[in-house]
Parts: sequence; C-alpha cells; structure tokens
Amino acid sequence: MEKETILKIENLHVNINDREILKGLNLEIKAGEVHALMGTNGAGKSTLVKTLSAHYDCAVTQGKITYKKKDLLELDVSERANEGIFMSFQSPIEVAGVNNSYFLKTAINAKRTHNGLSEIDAMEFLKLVKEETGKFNIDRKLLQRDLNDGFSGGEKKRNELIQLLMLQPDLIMLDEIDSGLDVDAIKTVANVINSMLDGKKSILMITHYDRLLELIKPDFVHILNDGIIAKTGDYSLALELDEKGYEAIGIKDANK
Ligand SMILES: Nc1ncnc2c1ncn2[C@@H]1O[C@H](COP(=O)(O)OP(=O)(O)OP(=O)(O)O)[C@@H](O)[C@H]1O
Repeated sequence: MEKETILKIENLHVNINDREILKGLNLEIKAGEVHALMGTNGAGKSTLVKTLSAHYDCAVTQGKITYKKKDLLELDVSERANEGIFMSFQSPIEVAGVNNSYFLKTAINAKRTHNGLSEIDAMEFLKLVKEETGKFNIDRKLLQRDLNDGFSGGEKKRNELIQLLMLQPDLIMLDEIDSGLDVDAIKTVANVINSMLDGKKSILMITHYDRLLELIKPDFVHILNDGIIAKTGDYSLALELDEKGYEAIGIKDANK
C-alpha cells in the first residue's frame, strides 16, 4: 500500500532578518519515515525546523508547505502542536513560575480537546507519566519543577523525551537532540524514538554525527546546503560524510 504523505515542502524560501536562508527547498516526508538532516554549520537546518514550528524569527517569502493535506502556513503555533507537530529545540526556553507538570497536562488537554477527546484529570495524568517514564527509566522528578528552569542541558533533553512520550505526536522534529548528551542518555533518546516508530509517526532529525543515526536508522539522509537540499541518500551517505567530510562529497561550505 502506498504510504501517506505527511509533509510536503515545495519551493520554500525563508528569510531571517531580511537575509534569505532557505532558497527554494523541497522535501517530502511520508508516514513512518525517518529523515536525517545534515549540513555544515549555519546552512539553515534549524531555520527549516523552526519554520515548520512557526518560529517568529522565520519569514516565509515564497513556497508551500502541506501537512496532512492542510496548508501548514495557515496554522498558528498552537494549532500546529494540536495537529501533532512536535519540535525539540536546541535550547528550549526556561520558564520560571510555570510548573512543568501543569504545562505538560495543559498541552495534552489542548490536543485532546482539539481532537474531540475528553480532558485527562490529575490522576490519569500521573498514571500515564509513571507508565511512560517507567518504561525508559526517565527521572520524572523534573515534572515537579518549573519548565526547564535551571535544568542542565541533559535534563532539558530528558524533559523533551517525557513530552514526546506523553504527547505521542505524528511529526517529530529533533534539532541536535544528541548534542551534549552522555552515552547513556543518547541510548535513552534512541530507545524512546525507536519505540515511537509505529509506521505512522514520522521523524525529521538534525544531527551532525553518525552516532545517533547508528542507533536510529534513517530511511533518508539529506544534506542541506546553500538553502536547498543539495544531496539525498540513505544511511550510507551519513557514513560516507563521517569518513570523508563535506568537501569530498561535493558540498561546498557556503560560509567559507
Ligand atoms: N535570529 C537570527 N538573527 C540573525 N541571523 C540568524 C538568526 N537565526 C539564524 N540566523 C542565521 O541563519 C543562518 C542559518 O542558521 P541555522 O541556525 O538555520 O543553521 P544550522 O544549519 O542549523 O547551523 P548549526 O549546524 O550551526 O546549528 C546562519 O547564518 C545564522 O547566523
């Protein structure tokens, strides 16, 4: 059976501060696929995933993005989340005064209400937290604190894993979730992501290293360069890149 297209990006042009970063990018992601996005520093990888999550830095000047047959650019940031888009940021914001558990329960209930389901109460929420974090031995005490407030880099990433498990999004975008993590934490990330691969959820993950891709095998590896996807291959492209570097595979660093 033909897989459903979850996300289709056509001729996407995006400016940041009036400078064109994405210059006619095309990308199609189907249900159940894992896509890795690589590229030199400053190539525009984060700009792409920030644009998909409606970040205020990114101004779309041209192009079309279709998500589950809807015009994504017509949806605001909370509508995108309620429609099942999840973004793990390189540096998630710290929000003192907002309890982490309250924040997560509110996000879950917004999504449930949007999809015509009843809200979960405090007891159900706690039960679900225990179940999900228990499967992967993730410390749930983080939920008692304020959202990311004073969290270490690794704790912020673990908190995003809790959010992922609780929200069960359809399109998961991970921006360098492996950076700064200890070896055990990288394995936990991979275990969580692999557990979510049910043939329906799709992943777009930015990484610089082959390490994460060894644990979460991508169906496609894309190299973003000079504002477009300059090269696409399978996992062997990431291995080749790791071995030879960008220049040897024909990718010129636009910053040099
Ligand atoms: N808020 C901003 N103001 C000015 N320039 C920005 C801003 N955000 C991004 N840029 C610029 O846009 C370009 C693309 O940045 P982006 O973060 O998308 O790159 P990247 O491929 O994710 O890089 P890295 O691998 O280093 O994380 C860079 O030149 C960056 O300096």
